[in-house]
Amino acid sequence: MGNRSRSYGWSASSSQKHVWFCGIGAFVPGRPRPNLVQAPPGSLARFGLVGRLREQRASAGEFECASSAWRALLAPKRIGRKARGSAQLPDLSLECSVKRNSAKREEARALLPNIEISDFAVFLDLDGTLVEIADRPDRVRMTRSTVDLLAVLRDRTDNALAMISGREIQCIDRILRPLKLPAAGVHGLQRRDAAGVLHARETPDLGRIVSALEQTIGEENGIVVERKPGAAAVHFRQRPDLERDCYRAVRAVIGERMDLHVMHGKMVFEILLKGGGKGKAIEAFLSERPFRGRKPLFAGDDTTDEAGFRVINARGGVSIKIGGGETLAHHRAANVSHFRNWLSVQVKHVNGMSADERS
Ligand SMILES: O=P(O)(O)OC[C@H]1O[C@H](O[C@H]2O[C@H](CO)[C@@H](O)[C@H](O)[C@H]2O)[C@H](O)[C@@H](O)[C@@H]1O
Repeated sequence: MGNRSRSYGWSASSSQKHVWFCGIGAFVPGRPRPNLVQAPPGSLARFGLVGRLREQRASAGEFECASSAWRALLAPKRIGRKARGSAQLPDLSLECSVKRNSAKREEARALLPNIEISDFAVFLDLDGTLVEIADRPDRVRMTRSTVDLLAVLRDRTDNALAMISGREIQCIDRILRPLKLPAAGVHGLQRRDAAGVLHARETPDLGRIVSALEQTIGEENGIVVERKPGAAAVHFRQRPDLERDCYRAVRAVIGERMDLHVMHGKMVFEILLKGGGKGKAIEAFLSERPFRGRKPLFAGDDTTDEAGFRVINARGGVSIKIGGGETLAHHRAANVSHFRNWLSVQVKHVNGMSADERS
């Protein structure tokens, strides 16, 4: 699981703008599952890029699309029998994953490896990996048991544990309190090493960009604009219908700025200073103690984690994708709790024995 041939779903890169869909099913609008497409079990859905059609039989009867750009495709057509639609998509990447039935989930669960975690340098993403996704960034809470688990993991790995997140480091610390771990923040634009030294590029003030965004697509629309050093994130989770408007606003405020780029994460467009990336941050940690010389492991859930998986795979490490969607990762956890359970089992296993067996 986890390699391209076995993952369900597809993604389109920014250069592949024409996407078409044809299928059987009914679109279910509204929250909390705005991107859910239901189809009778056994019915056939086809979706893919022109010339690269993929077919999926709906065994569980549900298709879940990670991007609401799909919704824009589906909604106007009110999908009925053999409905067909086509559209010009904005310049962004899409992911569509199929909700699999429980038998398939069991298969994915079996595919997480048992490892000697004490030999590893462990890198973990935060949102969607250690904590469940919330409707707003400020509503995320880490459970006490997860904080405790991370503390034990840090001890087991002799401090070779780092957070690799899109959030700024201050915010990571707040969520993990009282733990303070080595961390890469804002998708690698900031990094705090194991000695507590902060490595951060000088970042231009994006205040004007943030203000312009707040004015055009402000909070009153249910859009959350998050201000980070060297970055600004436009969250449309509460208003997926405004995805295109958000994208247009983001493009407009960037204008001709060559030092910035846009990343499409989970229900968010992030404007970022170029030059970061989770892969680079992991590389930097791996060149330093206590990470150096250890086998690396990285777990993440989002498209922005793929750069990290690439680095981990190149070094023969363990890469784990949380949830659906195409990925470079070699292993997959079905969801946050599946991953946390697996991690706590690994943490208790030292030298092939569980903590219970040793006592
Ligand atoms: O790299 P990560 O640690 O996974 O951080 C990625 C982004 O996470 C946050 O946004 C996401 O989580 C929110 C809370 O669950 C959710 O409301 C939002 O839709 C997600 O995109 C965070 O706010 C961003 O700054 C991070 O880049």
